[in-house]
Amino acid sequence: MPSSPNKGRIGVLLVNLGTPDSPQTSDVRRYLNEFLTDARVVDMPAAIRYPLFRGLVVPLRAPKSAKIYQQLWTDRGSPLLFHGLDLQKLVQEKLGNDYLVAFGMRYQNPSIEKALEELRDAAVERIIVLPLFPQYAAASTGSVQEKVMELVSKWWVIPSVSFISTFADDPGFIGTIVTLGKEEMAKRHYDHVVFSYHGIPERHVLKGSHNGYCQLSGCSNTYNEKNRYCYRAQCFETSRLVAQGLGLAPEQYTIAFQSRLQSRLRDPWLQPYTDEVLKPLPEKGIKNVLAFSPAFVADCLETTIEVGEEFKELFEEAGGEHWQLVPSLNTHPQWVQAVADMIHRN
Ligand SMILES: C=CC1=C(C)c2cc3[nH]c(cc4nc(cc5[nH]c(cc1n2)c(C)c5CCC(=O)O)C(CCC(=O)O)=C4C)c(C)c3C=C
Ligand SMILES: [Fe+2]
Ligand SMILES: [Fe+2]
Repeated sequence: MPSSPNKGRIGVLLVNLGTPDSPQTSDVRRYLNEFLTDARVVDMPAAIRYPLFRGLVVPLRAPKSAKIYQQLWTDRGSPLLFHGLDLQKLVQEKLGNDYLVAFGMRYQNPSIEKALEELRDAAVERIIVLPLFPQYAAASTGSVQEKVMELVSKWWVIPSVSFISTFADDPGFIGTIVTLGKEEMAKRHYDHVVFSYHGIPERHVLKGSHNGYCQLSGCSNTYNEKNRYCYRAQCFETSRLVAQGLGLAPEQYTIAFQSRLQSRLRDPWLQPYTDEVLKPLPEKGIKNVLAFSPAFVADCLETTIEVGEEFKELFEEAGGEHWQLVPSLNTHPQWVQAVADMIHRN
């Protein structure tokens, strides 16, 4: 029960992207079918999106992705899931009994629907939704917001619902990345730092641009009310703040984008691409690189495998000596505190 009998508990809904139920091809196929037919992820007309992705892209991709998920899988399952559940528990402990913290995934399980039902059953007074994506993107945060609104709009009694839509420059979020970075930098010398963010199609940035403010260059120089929700500008802002915390000069770090979905349409994604950035580094004398993945708050396929293993291999093939991924925030106590602080401020 809440401390005051007149006050209801506040519901908190933490949401991450989602992961397959198992690394079996059938489960990966089901996950990709749900993910890649979301109109906010693949913004094509439904008449093209469904047959193209269900009929062609997903059947071809699922077996390859399943092999990578098998590499990622642990005794506790998918890292994105177990770190999310651990975070839920720790944030609940930190916030205490005036709050009820639920956890859901945008795709697959545990579903947002189930998590919202838990909050409704507990008769929470209002709901604060925190999509666990530091930088707002219509394909990630926007999709979570749309799903929550769709589900809650069907309830007879709709409580107050608020969203924490971006925390790209949140001091607790930035501070935890700086702490983790400093720990790695204390172990050895690094010649350069790479910030690698999940990419999105350039088109998505331009569609979200405020009165044409975002033109894929310039807009990242300052972070202001016009580009507050521009994914690219937020990635630059996060990097700038982390670099400041680590005492890095601008020439000591590079910002790049990974994980582009190769498509026959060859639509450009945000650039530069990380795999293309890291290859020429050894030739320039940069042999030791520290890599950050600040678009993710938990270890997942895109961090552990893509940055931690695939990019490491590419870098070493190009003559690099040491490529080190800084681990994600996961359940670091400073991050748990940062999440609780964001909720309190809301
Ligand atoms: C950081 C937020 C994310 C954004 C923005 C995002 C956009 C986006 N992603 C794809 C396609 C894929 N992403 C995949 C995995 C994946 N993506 C995110 C986060 C964002 N995606 C996470 C946390 C993960 C990892 C999940 C895990 O289980 O560990 C995948 C699946 C893996 C694969 O087959 O490669 C795809 C596909 C698009 C098209 C897109 C924006 C348009
Ligand atoms: Fe993704
Ligand atoms: Fe922008």
